[in-house]
Amino acid sequence: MNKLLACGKLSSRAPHRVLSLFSSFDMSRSVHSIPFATLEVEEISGSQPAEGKWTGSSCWNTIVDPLNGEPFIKVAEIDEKGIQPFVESLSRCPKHGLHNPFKDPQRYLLFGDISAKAAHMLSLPKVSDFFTRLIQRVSPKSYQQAHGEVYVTQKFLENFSGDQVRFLASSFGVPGNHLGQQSHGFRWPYGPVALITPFNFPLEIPVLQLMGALYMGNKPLLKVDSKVSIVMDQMMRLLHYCGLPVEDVDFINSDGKTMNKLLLEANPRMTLFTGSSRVADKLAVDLKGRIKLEDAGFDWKILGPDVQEEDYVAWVCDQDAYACSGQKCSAQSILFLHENWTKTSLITKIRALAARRKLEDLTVGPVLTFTTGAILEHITKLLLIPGSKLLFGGEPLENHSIPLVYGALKPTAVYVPLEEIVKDNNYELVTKEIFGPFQIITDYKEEQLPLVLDILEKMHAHLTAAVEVIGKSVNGTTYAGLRARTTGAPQNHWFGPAGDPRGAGIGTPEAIKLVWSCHREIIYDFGPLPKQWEIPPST
Ligand SMILES: NC(=O)c1ccc[n+]([C@@H]2O[C@H](COP(=O)([O-])OP(=O)(O)OC[C@H]3O[C@@H](n4cnc5c(N)ncnc54)[C@H](O)[C@@H]3O)[C@@H](O)[C@H]2O)c1
Repeated sequence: MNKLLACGKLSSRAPHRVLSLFSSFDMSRSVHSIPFATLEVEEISGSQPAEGKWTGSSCWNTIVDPLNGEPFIKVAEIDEKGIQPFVESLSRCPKHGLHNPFKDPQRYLLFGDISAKAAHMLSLPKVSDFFTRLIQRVSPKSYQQAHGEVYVTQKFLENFSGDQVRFLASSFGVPGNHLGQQSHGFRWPYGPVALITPFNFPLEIPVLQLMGALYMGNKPLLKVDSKVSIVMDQMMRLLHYCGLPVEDVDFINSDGKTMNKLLLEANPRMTLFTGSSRVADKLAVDLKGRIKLEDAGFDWKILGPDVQEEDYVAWVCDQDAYACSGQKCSAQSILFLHENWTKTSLITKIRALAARRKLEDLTVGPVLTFTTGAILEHITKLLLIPGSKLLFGGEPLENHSIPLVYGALKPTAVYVPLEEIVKDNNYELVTKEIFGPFQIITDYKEEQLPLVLDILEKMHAHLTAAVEVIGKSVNGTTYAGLRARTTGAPQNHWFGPAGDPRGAGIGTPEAIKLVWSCHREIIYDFGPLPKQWEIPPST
């Protein structure tokens, strides 16, 4: 039987490492032939809970198995009384960061090496399988979807191997006004930074943002949703195994309120928040704007007049709306069908594809932020709108043991007429993000396209979209064309909202530079002075 660690422990003997929760990294705890792992994915259960050790915290958060309600992970959480060491650790990092183009530039190469090694580890089938199954335990999704997360993370790390990290810090120079003068633009770290991530991508979001923060020379404090933080626990061990200095990252498990307090006291120079718009807006005020956001998405797809490849389009709609039980921030929340599509059997096809989804292979599964009751109540309200109707779903999943604190809903689509969506008293209800296997479907006539655009214009979250009307919309990640989709945030293109100066991005060199570094201009002005220079009249 394994005694499992959900978190490393704080060591009181090594103050400079106190806050690196994995400083107790202990190879003897390794299981299998995976050198860094400290747990067996399938053995975490009610009778053998994974246990976190967190010296200095007596506060335990028991996480229940989303599939059967058994308490299966005990996470040691820091409460408000325990935040001081984290505040002090962040304050030890200078504003100019752990490295920058003028300080310890060899660290750019170090992170290129760490990335190469970590990518290699994730490419090993047993390691990739380990993380895939671990993700499935805490954020249930199909094997393929969970594996997608591991694969994207591996590819991202490959992208930033070798010299690619130092290329992120490339500078440029512009000739000056006279001999000896030149201005240079540099990418500069913020120094102490914070990173907060949600439950739905337990590996991909934290790793991509964490590494971006580190690449640019920051010292990040990382907080992942406790429901899923066991995945990053194991990933931190992998990163340490691949050479990440333990003191470079502080990793904390806490509730949102404690983290909020910690942010106010530690005053990080920059915080990247990924999660709901409600928390994002609160933090933007609390942190006086020193924040970048990847918040909620009410993501839409417009099918234009050209009807073609019906089966393919139906399949993409099903994937976009219901894969990961609709718990991707990019999940399709509303589908606008041109009248030409309403004459086809598209909806029948989407219904049939949605009906294939089953709990056994997690192609549909628990909803972690809405209860079944709350979603059904939402559906009931929508059905009170004149002309609206249930297209399919709208019922709880059957024969399951998903605990009541979570949701269990069959993939659902509700039709709401376009003219009703635009009405002020309906708009907010219809465009509320339901983070689950749920979408609105509506249709429009050719001449109603401006109405569709009005609806898009009024939305507050502009994350992803699949669209043919690019010129009149602002979504950050927009897919256009026959094979367009709303979901699928790989490592090879920008993913993030647009139209908001606080908007962050993830994955690409541009995203990393934008989020995790600022511009610094250094103007070299060495002279020489012009011959026979004299003090001029005052100006
Ligand atoms: N834009 C993106 O890239 C993206 C990606 C994934 C999820 N999301 C969004 O995230 C939401 C789902 O996640 P959720 O419901 O878990 O979000 P959430 O906002 O409730 O929680 C996100 C994280 O913030 C923490 N938190 C909560 N309150 C806090 C506070 N006051 N101060 C500091 N931290 C706090 C939570 O513990 C968690 O770690 C959806 O709205 C989804 O669209 C967006």
